Amino acid sequence: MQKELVTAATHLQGELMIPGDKSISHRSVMFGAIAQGTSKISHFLFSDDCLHTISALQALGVKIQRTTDSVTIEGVGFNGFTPAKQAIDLGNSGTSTRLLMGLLSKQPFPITFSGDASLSKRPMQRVIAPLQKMGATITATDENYLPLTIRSNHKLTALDETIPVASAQVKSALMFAAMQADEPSHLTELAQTRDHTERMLRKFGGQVDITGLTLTVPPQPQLKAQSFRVPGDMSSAAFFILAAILVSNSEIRLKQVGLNGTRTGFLDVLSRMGADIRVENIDSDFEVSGDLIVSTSSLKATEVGGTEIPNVIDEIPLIALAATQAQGTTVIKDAAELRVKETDRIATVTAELRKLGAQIEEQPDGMVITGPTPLKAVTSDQLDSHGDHRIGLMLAVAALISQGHLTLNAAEAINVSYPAFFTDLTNLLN
Ligand SMILES: O=C(O)C1=C[C@@H](OP(=O)(O)O)[C@@H](O)[C@H](O)C1
Ligand SMILES: C=C(OP(=O)(O)O)C(=O)O
Repeated sequence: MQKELVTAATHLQGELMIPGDKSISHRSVMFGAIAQGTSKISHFLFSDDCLHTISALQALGVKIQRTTDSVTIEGVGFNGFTPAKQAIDLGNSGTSTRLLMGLLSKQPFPITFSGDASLSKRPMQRVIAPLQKMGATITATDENYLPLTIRSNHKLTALDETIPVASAQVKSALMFAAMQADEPSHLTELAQTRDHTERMLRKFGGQVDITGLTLTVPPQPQLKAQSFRVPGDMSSAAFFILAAILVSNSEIRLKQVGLNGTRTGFLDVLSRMGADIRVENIDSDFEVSGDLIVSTSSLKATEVGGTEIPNVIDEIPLIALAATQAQGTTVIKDAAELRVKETDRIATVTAELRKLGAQIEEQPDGMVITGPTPLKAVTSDQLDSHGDHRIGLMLAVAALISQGHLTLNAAEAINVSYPAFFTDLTNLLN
């Protein structure tokens, strides 16, 4: 689908309730499925990715019902799943695939996962290898890719491992397997990654001990159903945060956004760059949330790398866009993980921002961007999401400060994480 983008916006104003967090929504139905009792999750994100997690669990016999804003899940415990009639299609969703691999690595029947063209190119060996050490048998295309089959398995042994990639998806997959192992497992991270699985495990009555970067996950007693509200997604809020900073005469309030400290790196980076962002109405449940008030600001260059990367991993396309408007040269490094997301995001961000005249150089592990550069179409090529939601959404924000007429190819990709984006944007533009 082609979408005409709004260019040369004059201001953004008003308030917005950001849709539910994608990472927390995925996990809420997974925990709901393995708990005992009925969980009710409100402000759930009904985006393509999370709908794939729901349909996967439904295919395995879990009863999940949807209302306008919430889902109810009738838990079946670890042992109540039933065989799916066919391969389970996980669409575009890396989180669904990797977390469900761990969760389903001890089922007495085989389970096959497939995905779209992008997901079928993403590496799964990072989860397969440690799960096999625990006793699972997984046969994957070229030992690394979808389609893959988790063979029938009756026993998992505990794992003591340093996880070789700083990835919350790998950590969470191993935590779900560790919950079903014979002894406590010890999992050490290279750097802190988002900790939603740890928080939700405790919320559902389970146990995890955390010392520095090491998690100890014992076999879990029966988890208990819970009901809660999913906070707004910081990674979705990020598009409007940057839009309000860049578009002149803007001030917006984003309500009840998740402020978990493993997700707020984007706010730290923007604050370093000189952005005006305030936090109000903090609410501390098992996940912290609050309102963000963001105003037009002028930016200066910064450096982003090292252990900060996992905390901003999905916001790096936006940091690159911010850097095109900042005074000086911004360096983004240690971010080679971007090459194995929905697209190679180093390549796609560089190619697309160049179409708007940005001064941006691709590096093996990041990008170097010099600003400020006024944006306008410098090639006759249309902008392209390349089928990657975060690239499409970043380009819609770039368009707001660009001159001329811009169209986005493959705009439907945004439905993966933010189906209401263009409606929400229209509300803030009026
Ligand atoms: O655990 C999660 O929910 C996610 C973790 C990140 O991936 P990695 O852990 O693979 O870096 C992130 O990019 C993805 O959007 C969601
Ligand atoms: C990388 C992402 O998601 P996933 O890995 O779940 O496909 C993302 O949402 O940017």
